[in-house]
Amino acid sequence: MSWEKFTKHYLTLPELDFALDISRIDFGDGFLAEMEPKMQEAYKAMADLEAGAIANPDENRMVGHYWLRDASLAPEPELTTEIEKCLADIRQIATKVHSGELAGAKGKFKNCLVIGIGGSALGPQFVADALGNPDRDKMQLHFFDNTDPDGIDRTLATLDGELGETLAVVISKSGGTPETRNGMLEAQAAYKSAGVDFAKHAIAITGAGSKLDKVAESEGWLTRLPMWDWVGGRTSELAAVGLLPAALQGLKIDRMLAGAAAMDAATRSTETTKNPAALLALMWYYATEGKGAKDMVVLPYKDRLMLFSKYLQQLVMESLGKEFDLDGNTVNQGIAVYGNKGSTDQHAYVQQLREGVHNFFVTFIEVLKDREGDSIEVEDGITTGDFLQGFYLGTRDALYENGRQSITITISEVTAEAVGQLIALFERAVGFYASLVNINAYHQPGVEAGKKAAASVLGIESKIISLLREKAGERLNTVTIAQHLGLESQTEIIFKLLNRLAANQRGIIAEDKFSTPETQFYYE
Ligand SMILES: O=P(O)(O)OC[C@H]1O[C@](O)(CO)[C@@H](O)[C@@H]1O
Repeated sequence: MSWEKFTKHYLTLPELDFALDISRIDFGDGFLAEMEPKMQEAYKAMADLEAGAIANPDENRMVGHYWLRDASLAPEPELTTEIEKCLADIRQIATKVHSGELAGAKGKFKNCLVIGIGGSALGPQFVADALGNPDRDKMQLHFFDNTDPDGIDRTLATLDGELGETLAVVISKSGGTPETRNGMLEAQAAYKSAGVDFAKHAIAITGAGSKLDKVAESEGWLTRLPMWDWVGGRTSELAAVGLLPAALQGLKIDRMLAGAAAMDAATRSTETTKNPAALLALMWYYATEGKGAKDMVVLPYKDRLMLFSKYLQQLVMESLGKEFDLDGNTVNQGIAVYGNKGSTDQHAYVQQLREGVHNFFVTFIEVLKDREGDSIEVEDGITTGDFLQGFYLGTRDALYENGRQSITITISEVTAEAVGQLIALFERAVGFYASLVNINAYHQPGVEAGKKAAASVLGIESKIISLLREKAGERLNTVTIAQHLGLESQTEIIFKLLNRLAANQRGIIAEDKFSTPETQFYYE
C-alpha cells in the first residue's frame, strides 16, 4: 500500500474527529466516475426522502429518522412540534426519575427493564454498552429481548427483590410483536408476585392506538411516548426508543443527537469524495459487486463497540435483504453482516479470513484513545493499547497481503457524539446503497412469513392439547395424532411440538425421554 494511494483515499472530517480510509478496497481509477450518475440519483432520492417524500412506497410511508436530530427539517410543522415535545418529555421523565420525584413502590428507581426486540432493543443495548459506566450510570439497564423463558428468568434473577425500584419500559413500534407482548406479560406476573403494581412502574413507547398503547392507557401506566409510522424500527435509536433508556441511564442524549446531526450534515454533501456515507455505500457496491457477493465483517478494536456489529446486522440486513427491486424484478439483494471485536476475533475466525474462503470484506473501526488515565507498561515502553493497535494494523496488512480488502473508520474516542455519528453514518450509507441497487430499504415484507408460520404452529399445538385431553390415557403416536387431526402434512411439526410439550411437563408424556419419531405420547 503506497502512501500516495492511502492519502488519496483517506477522508478526514476534522470537525467530527472522524476519518474514513477506503484505500484498501481496490477499486480502479474509473470506478467513482462511472458510479457518479447513480450516486447523484441517490443524493436526489435522499433529498426527496428528507423533504418528506413517500420513500417507503409499499407501506405508503415517509421515512423521517433524519428529522429526529434536527426537528426543523420535518416537512410539516406539527411533526416538528411532536419531535420536540417527545424530546422534552424524555428529558423531563429522566429528571423526575433521577431526582426521585417519580419513584417506585420501594423508592427511587435504580433499574430500568427494557422490554423490546429487534429495532426496539438492539439500539438501546448497543448504546448502553458503548457509553455506560456502571460506577457513574444513574440507572442500570436490563433487557427482555426474546420470548425465551429461561432468558427472562436470568434477567429477573438480577432484579430479584428490586422490582419496586425497577422502571419497566416496554417498546414496540407496532405494539403487537408477540415476543414483546410475552415479555410484558412475564414482567407483569413477576411484579405481581413481588407485590408491586406494574402499571405504576411502566412506560410504553409505541405507535398511537396500537395494542400496547391501549393496554398502557387502560391500565393507567405512568406514561406513553410515541413511535411514529415514519420512523422504522431499525432506525429508531434516536427516537424515544433509544433516547429514553439512554437518558434514564444518565447518558448525554443531546450530545448523541448532536453527533448524528453533524454526520447528517457531512453526509448531505453531493461531492462524493467528501461524503463518507456515499463512499461507504460505493465501497460496499464495489466489494460485493452490487449484489451481496461478499459479506461485511465489522471489527471494532474497542470492547465498547462490540454490539455495533449486532446493531448493524439488523440495520443493513433488514434494510438491504430484499427479494424484489423497486421495479418488481427478482433481485435477492442484501449484504450479510457479522463481527464482534478485535483483537479477540483474531483468536476465533480471523484464520479463515486470512486463508480460507474469500467471501468478505472487513470494516475495521479504530479508536485512538486507549482509556481514561495512564497505562502501565506490559513490555518495555509498550502498553496494552499499543498491542491492540498493533493487532489491528497487523491483521489489516496480513489480510490485504492475501487479497482481502478492508475499510477503516477512525474515531478518537467512544463518546456520545461519536456513537451518534456512527449510527447516522451507517443509516445514510444503507439508504444510498439501496438507491444504488434500486430497492426499498424501509420495509421488511420477508419477516411476515415467519410470523404467520409461527401463528399456525401455535394453532396446531392447541389442537394437539385438546385432542390428547379428549383421548386422555390413550397411547398415540405422532402419525395417529396427525391422522386424528387431519394434519398428515404437518406430521413432523406435530412430532416437534409433542416432544417439547413432553419435555416441559405440560401433561403430555413421551414414553421414551429421547423420543424417536415413532415414540408413543399420551395425556396424563
Ligand atoms: O417495534 P416492534 O413493532 O415490536 O418490532 C420489532 C422488530 O420487528 C420487526 O418488525 C421485524 O419483525 C423489526 O423490523 C422491528 O424492529
